[in-house]
Amino acid sequence: MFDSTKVAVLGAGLMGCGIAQVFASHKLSVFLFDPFESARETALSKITSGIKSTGGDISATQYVNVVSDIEAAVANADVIIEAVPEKLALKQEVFRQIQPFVKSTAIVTSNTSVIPIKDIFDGLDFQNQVVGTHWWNPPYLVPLVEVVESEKSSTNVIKNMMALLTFVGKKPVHVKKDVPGFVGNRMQHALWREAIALVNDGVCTAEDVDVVVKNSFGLRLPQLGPIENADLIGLDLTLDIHNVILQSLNADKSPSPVLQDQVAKNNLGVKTGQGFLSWNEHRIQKVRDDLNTYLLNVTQQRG
Ligand SMILES: NC(=O)c1ccc[n+]([C@@H]2O[C@H](COP(=O)([O-])OP(=O)(O)OC[C@H]3O[C@@H](n4cnc5c(N)ncnc54)[C@H](O)[C@@H]3O)[C@@H](O)[C@H]2O)c1
Repeated sequence: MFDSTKVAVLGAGLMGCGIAQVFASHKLSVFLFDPFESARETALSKITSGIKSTGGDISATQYVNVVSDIEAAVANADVIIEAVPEKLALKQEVFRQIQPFVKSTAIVTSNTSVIPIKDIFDGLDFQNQVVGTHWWNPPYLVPLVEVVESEKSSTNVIKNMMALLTFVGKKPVHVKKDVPGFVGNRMQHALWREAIALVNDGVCTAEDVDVVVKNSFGLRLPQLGPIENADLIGLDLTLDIHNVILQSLNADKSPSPVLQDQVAKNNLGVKTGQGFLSWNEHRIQKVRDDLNTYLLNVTQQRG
């Protein structure tokens, strides 16, 4: 059904290359656009090493055409996936630029992490053709893609995008309201807000926040979601717990002082060698390698 689907990916960075890899690995033709030569030059080698890391067939790169002409990328595309930097004005500009070339049957998507989809497509002609598709990094290992319905998204566009993502081996979830952060990032950042608040308030060290997560509920999460877990312990107990704890959980509407302070000191984490934790090359590489190995094992076990 999708064998002849042509996909355009706009932005050949971390996510764009990974997303292109997923479609190419299922033998779908991909046009990968980036305005920067440096990004275009490295795109195929990034995709090749992504494929190698999963033990896949690198001949899939034959399905990827890296292009410098945005019209050539989108004019025949059945699906257009934007993966440019997370800046609203830039995303709006890219969609204004392609508007004259988008087929009336094409599905048009943004891979924004948190920006509401309606803000990105505001004022454009093809609003019934748009959905958010929030992929997770690395796109070729993490199964979930959140398919975000915007106010004007047509039912068919949602249905067809979900079907295409299933065809290429992804686990799509229909997000029915266009809320910032969708489902996954809302939950993730609720946890990060509390984690950083615990450090800010001196309840435990930054190191110990991660020790607690990795040695307790974090172990269960891949197997037992929070809703299943609430049902399992009983909703009466969940209610009793919430009656006590919710009033003391952090509910700040702005970033924690300790986070703002670290950024003001240029303690940005691995980028500068110091964040909440101290980083050297060996530690950075080990964390990345261990994570990729873990994700590969988990996804291969699930099949
Ligand atoms: N990095 C992640 O973990 C992650 C996860 C999920 C979603 N996202 C989202 O995906 C999007 C891309 O993130 P990324 O991490 O791949 O960024 P990135 O910086 O690695 O890549 C962005 C690419 O876009 C290109 N670009 C810049 N201007 C462009 C333009 N006008 N037209 C086309 N391409 C242009 C850049 O040259 C670069 O290659 C962002 O919206 C981000 O929030 C990122």
